Amino acid sequence: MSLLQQPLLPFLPFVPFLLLLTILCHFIHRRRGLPENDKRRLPPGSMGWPYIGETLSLYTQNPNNFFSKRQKRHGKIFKSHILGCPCVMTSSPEVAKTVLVTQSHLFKPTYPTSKEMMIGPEAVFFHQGSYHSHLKKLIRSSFLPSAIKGLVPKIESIVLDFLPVWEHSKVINTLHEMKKYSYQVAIISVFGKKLEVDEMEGVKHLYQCIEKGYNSMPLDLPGTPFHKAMKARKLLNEKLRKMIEMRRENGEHGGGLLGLLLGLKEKDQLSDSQIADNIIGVIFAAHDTTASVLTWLLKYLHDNPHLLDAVKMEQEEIKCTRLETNRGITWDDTRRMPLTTRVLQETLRSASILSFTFREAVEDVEIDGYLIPRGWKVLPLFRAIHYSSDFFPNPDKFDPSRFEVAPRANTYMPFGNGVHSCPGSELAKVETLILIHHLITSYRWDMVGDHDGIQYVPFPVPKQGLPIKIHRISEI
Ligand code: HEM
Repeated sequence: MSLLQQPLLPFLPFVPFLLLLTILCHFIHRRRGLPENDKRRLPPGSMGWPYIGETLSLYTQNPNNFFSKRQKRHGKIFKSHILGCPCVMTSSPEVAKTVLVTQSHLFKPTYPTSKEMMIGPEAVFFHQGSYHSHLKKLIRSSFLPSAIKGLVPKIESIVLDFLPVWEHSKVINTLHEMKKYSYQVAIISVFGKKLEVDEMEGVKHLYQCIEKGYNSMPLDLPGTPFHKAMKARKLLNEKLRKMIEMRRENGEHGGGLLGLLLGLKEKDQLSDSQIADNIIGVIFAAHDTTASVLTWLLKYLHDNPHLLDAVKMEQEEIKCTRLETNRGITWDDTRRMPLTTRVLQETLRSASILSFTFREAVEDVEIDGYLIPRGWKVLPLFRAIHYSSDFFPNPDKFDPSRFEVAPRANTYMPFGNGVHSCPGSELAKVETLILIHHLITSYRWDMVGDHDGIQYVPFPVPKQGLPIKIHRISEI
């Protein structure tokens, strides 16, 4: 889930605003710096320009270049100054593990208040301690393989509805279409069923408004994307409250995550606002991430025809068995796709759609002989670790065979690590495999226009959302 990502070029028009923001943040956070007479050792690195730090440098170039330059100069742990906050970045798997897993109680998740307001302050992402672990247990249990197995036929039927629409469109924007797909899957996993068409469209529209505002400047003035997003958030909250009320009145908790949260025993119960914030948050976390990964997957398969052929062969075997027994795809089928699964693993590494995450030291912490002062941000750099040739030889090559052997512990973190790691990883995998099964066995796709280049929206995705044309191929 990305609540804080790094859009690059789209930031340029906002540079003056960014400067103002960093100056403001500087004053807010000034108290949190290291006192001048404190001689403990901070990690090496540059704090950049006064006030601005290295913000512009990070936000106006490929993050890989920013990280690798500093890693070469300073090693795997270095300090910097981003968006008005002093921070420590690390591409060391061991340090990342300390921050995210073994000493996670010393590093709290940290997000701008505007983003918390938009998702809902009581959502799981923003908390730690007992409230977080209670919620996380519930969300996790709703997305365990045993809970999502039953969703397979519903996910398949969503795929089978989309494919003919794509086939009959002149060109599709892959990212947009994958967002529609992953949104529908998120809805059924959260509500246990499809919503009525009107409701589905209404909720989708509100999400689109939130999404636009989420990555815009937090200017709450009439007409700004941020203002519209906050309005949409309010409406979405009202809609959800009504759904909760109806389910309670009917005495039926219903299925999905919502059903689970409504059916809790008294001692575990959550308030309606806690439920609403978490339902909104999970749908938000579930769909953009998965859609970006699916978009990359289609691109990587297209760019590597030998892999496309091999994956197709694997999937055709499963299709033959399905047709012989006249059935749809099953959970067990998705467990019999070793090559497709490795292609997905490599896609998650290569795309590294969450380049890093943010934590904040709740007290002075010493790691690897360096001091991380209280209030400083700490950024485990997932992307830099995924692109380290120490752990992934020839990292720029798309090579699924590297996953024939399990990666070294704590070096592969597309779904994060530790207490805040992603509870939706199995759902994301299964919805990807089901879509690929039907797409690759019945269709082929061609790129339309220039498809090289990366855009940050805010996740890295192929330029212009990867426009493609889909054609049906003859049945096997
Ligand atoms: C390929 C798709 C996905 C990717 C790459 C992804 C990645 C991540 C990552 C890296 C984190 C950890 C963030 C951090 O440590 O700060 C995370 C957290 C989270 N993800 Fe996902 N995610 C994906 C799909 C999903 C789906 C389908 C769901 C739906 C259940 C979901 C729900 C969440 C939630 C609720 C959290 C917050 C957990 C917490 O704070 O304890 N994600 N995700």
